Amino acid sequence: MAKNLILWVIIAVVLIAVFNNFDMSTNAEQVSYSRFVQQVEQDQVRSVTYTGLNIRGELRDGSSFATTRPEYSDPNVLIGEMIDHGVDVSVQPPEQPSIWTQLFLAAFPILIILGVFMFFMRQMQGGAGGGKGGPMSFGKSKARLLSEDQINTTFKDVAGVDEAKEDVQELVDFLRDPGKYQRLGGKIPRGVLMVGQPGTGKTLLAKAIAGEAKVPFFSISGSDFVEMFVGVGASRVRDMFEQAKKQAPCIIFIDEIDAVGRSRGAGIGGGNDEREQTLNQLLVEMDGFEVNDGIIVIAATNRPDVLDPALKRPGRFDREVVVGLPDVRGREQILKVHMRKVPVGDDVDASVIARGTPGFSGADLANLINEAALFAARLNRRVVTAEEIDKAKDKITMGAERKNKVMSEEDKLNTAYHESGHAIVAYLAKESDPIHKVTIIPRGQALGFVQQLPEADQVGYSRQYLLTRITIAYGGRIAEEMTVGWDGATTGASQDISYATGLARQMVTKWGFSKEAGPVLYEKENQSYLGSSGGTSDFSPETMTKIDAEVRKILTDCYDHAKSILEENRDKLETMTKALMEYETIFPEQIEDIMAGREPGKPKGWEDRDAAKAPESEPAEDSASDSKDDSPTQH
Ligand SMILES: Nc1ncnc2c1ncn2[C@@H]1O[C@H](COP(=O)(O)OP(=O)(O)OP(=O)(O)O)[C@@H](O)[C@H]1O
Ligand SMILES: [Zn+2]
Repeated sequence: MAKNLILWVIIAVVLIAVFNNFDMSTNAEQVSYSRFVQQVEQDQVRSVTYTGLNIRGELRDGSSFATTRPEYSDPNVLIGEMIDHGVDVSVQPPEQPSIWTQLFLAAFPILIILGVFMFFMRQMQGGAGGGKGGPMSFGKSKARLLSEDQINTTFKDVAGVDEAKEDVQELVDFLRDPGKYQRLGGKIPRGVLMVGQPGTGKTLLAKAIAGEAKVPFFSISGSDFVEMFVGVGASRVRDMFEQAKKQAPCIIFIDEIDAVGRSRGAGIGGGNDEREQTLNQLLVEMDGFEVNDGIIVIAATNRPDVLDPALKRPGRFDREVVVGLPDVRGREQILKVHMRKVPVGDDVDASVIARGTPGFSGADLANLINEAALFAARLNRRVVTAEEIDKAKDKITMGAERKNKVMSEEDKLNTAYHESGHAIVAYLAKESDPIHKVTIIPRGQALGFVQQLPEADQVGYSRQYLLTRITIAYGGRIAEEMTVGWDGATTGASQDISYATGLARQMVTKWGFSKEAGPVLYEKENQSYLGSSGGTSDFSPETMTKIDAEVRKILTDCYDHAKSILEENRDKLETMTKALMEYETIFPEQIEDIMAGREPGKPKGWEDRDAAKAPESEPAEDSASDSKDDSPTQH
């Protein structure tokens, strides 16, 4: 808008200049003043018109001429002379610039100032640096727009998250040609939730989608919507969607959606009006645009559990793409992406570094290479050697908030036993869901999924299914007890235990799955304050004792069942643990091999890495991981 204004001003100036020039140069021959006087004296001039200092005239041979008289000459002398020589003299008042030109000239400085002012306002709102926009920008979205030629990120730059890439491929197909996609009967996506820990590449992946599809990319952070003043966030949301509609097909990327998307009404005192209004507006906009508008909204979060359920309804963020921490092979690929950008020595082997960095995110690995390059620069080395990489790793691992970054070898082994335990029970138990993969890389999301199950009572689950879930949950702890021993077992199972207990309690108190307690609802709905599920206090002590006994019975039965399964399959537990230590993530094919008593083949993507096998992992780091993957390893 401001840029347009400046453009118009320039065009106007040029036009006026052209016209003025045109006016002065009617196809008359310019002659010198002395030549003109000479011509008068030689009786060659027929007529002359004075306009101020300008003189135009016609010669007796019919040609026209123009000249300018000196300012200090007395026109009367010349005029007398001309009359003597029979020249027809007429005088016009000096030419005035047109009224428009005058107006324009007067307004010109003001226009310039206005233009510059608007330009700066826009800069501030556009937030090239995302800075605060000042009062004028209230209600304008702070979204940053990258046009399709400004994006040079593609899927090549995003490594180690193959599943997520597969999941988003169809978004690319859709954005490339929304109409065609629709005609072919593709189900049109609208909102996608990217879930993953910080630094796993969610932003990078979203940008790569835009890069692959060659569409513009709006990005904004959830916290940018939230301001002190009520209503501002909502109008920012509206503004952003308006802008996006003009650029469609395009991507809107909302980082940290949890800043606006937390459950409404959560928290004491009814929550935050401004934030809720903003969230409501977001929901309204998501419902409002037609899918064939070609806008895809991608939101990122590492707390999917706190999001308002309304956000995940069909037609809104109804797809979830998990961007997990990379496993050893993923880390190797990410390292290779970043090692392309710096010169590395021959002694640097991505697969060796990958083995020594379990628990690192993509951002950590990028940082690792970057720090190593800085160390090398400080030492005036021409290439980055393994020594600098080691130093950089120490620096990152020791960093204050990153105590638990690298899993120690011991943690890794514990986790491998634990997850194998879950997996083997899951494989062998009745009515169990098929296993999609087993991994020892922490994944907060899987955890969230498990925790949600008991609440999802709109879907029917059989009693056997629920018992199996509990049995699987105990598989982890039992495997640890059997291998590293009772004293070595970790708190990693605490989530499993609370999950199993919660499920068993609901079986008894809510779903009538206990013969002893009977088909009675012992829990009052809607009475839970702040979401706690305690609610049996209205009942007599005897009833409560009975409930506790029933819960306990379910749990011990499941525990014993899990234990017998694992004891019968101890050899498989060892083989699977070995495979997990080697590959970190295994898939159904390997699980089939292991359960059939065979040596597992390499997981997908490993086959290409033939005999050039990396040496054994580096010595253990010290770090007590207290936040392990506690989820039954099934999807
Ligand atoms: N899978 C990956 N492949 C290559 N580089 C990666 C990957 N993941 C992260 N990185 C590097 O880390 C940087 C930060 O990642 P990004 O900002 O995309 O993470 P994020 O998941 O959005 O994090 P946050 O949740 O903190 O916003 C990237 O710019 C990139 O250099
Ligand atoms: Zn577990």
